[in-house]
Amino acid sequence: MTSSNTLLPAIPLPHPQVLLPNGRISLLVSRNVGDHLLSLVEESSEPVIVAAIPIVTPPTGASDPVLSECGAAARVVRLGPSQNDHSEHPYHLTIVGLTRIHLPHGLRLTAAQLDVLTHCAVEYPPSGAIPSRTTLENTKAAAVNLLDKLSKSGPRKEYWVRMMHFVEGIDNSRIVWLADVMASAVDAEFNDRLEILATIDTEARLKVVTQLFVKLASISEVSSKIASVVDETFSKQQKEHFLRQKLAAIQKELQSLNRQPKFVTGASGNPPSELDDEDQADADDVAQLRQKIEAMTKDSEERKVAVSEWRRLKRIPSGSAENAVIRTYLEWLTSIPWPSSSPRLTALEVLRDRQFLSKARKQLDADHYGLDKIKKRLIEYLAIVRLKELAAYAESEKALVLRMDNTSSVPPPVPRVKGPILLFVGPPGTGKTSITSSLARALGRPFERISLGGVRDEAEIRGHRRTYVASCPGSIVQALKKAGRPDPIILLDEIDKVGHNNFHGDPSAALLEVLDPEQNHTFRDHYLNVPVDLSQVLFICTANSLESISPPLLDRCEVVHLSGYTYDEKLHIASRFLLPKQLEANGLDSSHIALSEPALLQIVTGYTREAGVRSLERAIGSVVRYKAVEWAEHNDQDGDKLPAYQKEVGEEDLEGILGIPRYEGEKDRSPKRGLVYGLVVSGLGEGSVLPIETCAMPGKGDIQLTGSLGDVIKESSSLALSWVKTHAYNLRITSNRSEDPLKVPNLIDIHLHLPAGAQKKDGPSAGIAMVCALVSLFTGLCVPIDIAMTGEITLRGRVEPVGGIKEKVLGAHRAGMKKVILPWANRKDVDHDIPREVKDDMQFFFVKTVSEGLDAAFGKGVVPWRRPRTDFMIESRL
Ligand SMILES: Nc1ncnc2c1ncn2[C@@H]1O[C@H](COP(=O)(O)OP(=O)(O)OP(=O)(O)O)[C@@H](O)[C@H]1O
Repeated sequence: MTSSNTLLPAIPLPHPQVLLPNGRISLLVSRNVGDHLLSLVEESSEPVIVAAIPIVTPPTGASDPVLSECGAAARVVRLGPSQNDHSEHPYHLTIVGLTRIHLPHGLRLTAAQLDVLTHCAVEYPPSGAIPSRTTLENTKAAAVNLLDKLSKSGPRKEYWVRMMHFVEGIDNSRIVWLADVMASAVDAEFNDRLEILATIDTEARLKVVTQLFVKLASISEVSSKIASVVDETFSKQQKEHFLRQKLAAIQKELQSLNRQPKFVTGASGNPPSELDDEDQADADDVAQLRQKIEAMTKDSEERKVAVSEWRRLKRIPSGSAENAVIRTYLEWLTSIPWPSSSPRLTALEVLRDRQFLSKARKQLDADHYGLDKIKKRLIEYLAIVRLKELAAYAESEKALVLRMDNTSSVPPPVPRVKGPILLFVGPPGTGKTSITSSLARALGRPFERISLGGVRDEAEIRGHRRTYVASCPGSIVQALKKAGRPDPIILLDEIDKVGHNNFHGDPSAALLEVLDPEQNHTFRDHYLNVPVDLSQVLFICTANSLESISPPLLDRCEVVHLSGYTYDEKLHIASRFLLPKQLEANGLDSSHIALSEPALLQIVTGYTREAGVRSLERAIGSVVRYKAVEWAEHNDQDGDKLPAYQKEVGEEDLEGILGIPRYEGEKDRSPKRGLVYGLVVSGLGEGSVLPIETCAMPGKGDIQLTGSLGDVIKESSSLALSWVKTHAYNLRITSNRSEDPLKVPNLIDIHLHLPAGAQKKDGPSAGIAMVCALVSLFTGLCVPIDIAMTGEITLRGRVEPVGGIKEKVLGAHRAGMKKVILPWANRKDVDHDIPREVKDDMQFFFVKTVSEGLDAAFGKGVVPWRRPRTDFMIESRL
């Protein structure tokens, strides 16, 4: 297929230039090349023919240039001095392409040889068969189409118009010629031109050219489309985006052209996937956004904002940072369940059910044991919510009928129910969170939990303003979005641990707005900046203690106390709820484990001592896991070697599974001089006993206090000491009224210590216990170890009421105390709050005065009073 073999002077064309037959190129050449060509021109009467060879890869520092194996024989039409004849390239050469050539041996040159005229052997390949008529016509049509597009946009419109008219009238026999001429004239890329140059077969070449024309036409179309939306007032940044978009369009076109029809692959070389189609995904998202905006209630504020943001979005080029910000905002705005646009039917159907309250009661009972007070309060709450919602809905339906008569398009107002905000307060693990989720189930509403523990920044609740990078709405709006309905139950967990006023704002003040039924129908999230109606949301808060909750916040809530469980309740909870839950979690069932009641009791008393049931659940979990391993090993053994699997877990097995009981040591405590058990409530709302230890040592008549004591408890200790000193003679501690028991008979110091020194302790309630401890120390009498006490004392010897009685009594019961000394005024707390089984299990002494307290602690008549006491009878009547 080759023809004659000739030697031609080689002219390497600077990258990315390609000379096609019938094309024209001007370039600067070196002195050596120019001089040689000049001598050839002078010597010959014929036109000088050269081989114009494209450089595929230009030379870099280390590598030589790579030249194409094909090129064009070209006629030198002009050779003259360049503008700057002192440069390295003093000649200006113009050549016109004649025909395709092929270099059978290739041409290898170093970078330096590019400036030296070398000769190369070339062949003139025959052009092959005449192209089919269809191909010719396709090429012509593509050319006309391209010229049409070019004539509508960009520079040189006139030129393209004239060319188009010329091409329209051209004969099929000249299409092959036209293909080369046009490929040279249009703005094609290097690779495209090289491919056209290298494709010898005319039919194939025309197809390549046609594809090129189609591609360029669509690029031109995309460009003109983009150009039409580009405002003349583009900022520099916008221009950059415009160019990027152009680039993206070009790349897309190139991708679609380069895609092999037979072996279509995805981005990763795998078969095509919808994940690769980014543009389609983008278009889908935008369409969805539009649909959601259209679905928003007409004339609502959120819709107005959404529409104006949508318009802004359309003006800003996609791919820009601003565009992404607006889209994220719109996605948030449209994904919130706006009360006006959300159907309330599901909630109403649940409420309309005549069995609603009894079903709710059943649900609460099925999920939780005990908690009667809370359940009662929740049922009251549900009854009120139901009454109000149904009444409000009937009103709104009436309004709707009226509006339909007036044919107004504005929807009726959404009924608003202002319910109380419940605040569950109690120690950890007492079921505050879980009972709220069962309330949500009873109401048939979504349940969302917002954990406020450690929230220091107001923005976490209210959101960041949109001006911040990566800003997003606050937790309230996020919960609303997750719930997908405007009337979820939102649990504000650990409200006592939310931060107070600091330089990030005041998160508890932000909660005020959320929880205030008067304000929360127009809650304004900083990010959304549109009023969000929270009036249908049922907020329930939980806290471990009330102390750290800000008073205004507390004022908005109705407090419901949970004070921890008795042993009996824990046993029920363990067997009915925790054990089945752990069995299910560990892939077993009741046929695999039987935990005997004594074993459960041992776990409850020996391994856990908490108000709630979390550690109990963990301990049961450990037992279940232990048995699960045993069961699995048993199953994996060979049939005959199978060791017997024991499904019963008895009290005696527990030590092997859970280790030595944590609280057993305390069972063998013995009474000691100067030691008395007081009662405390920890910061987590958990009651427990607290030993008060005293000892005497040689000294200077001082009292030393240790154990992280706060100011109030320190004052209590000096009060107790003063009382004991005042009554030392009557108590037969001293033999003379004027003697100080710290100085006579010996000069001593007293050390009063409250163990668990790392925990801060404060409050006045240890007064009575301190007096007993000091009396025990001075008299040598001991207080029995099963007595615990609490009560504030006054200088006159009165015992004043204290708080947290339920927690303290339950704590004492857990610690195995049998008698509790309490202030007289706290009788009602014991009557109301203490469960029957605890009351039956313990003895209560209610005392009005310190001396009554001493009798109760040491036993009647044990303390050796000198004469009848009159302290509680003398009352000032001033
Ligand atoms: N009365 C009960 N009946 C059945 N299960 C209970 C009961 N009380 C608590 N539980 C279980 O104890 C676990 C802990 O309860 P939950 O998480 O509600 O405690 P909480 O009071 O919210 O604690 P925290 O104050 O630490 O948040 C849950 O698995 C719950 O189901």
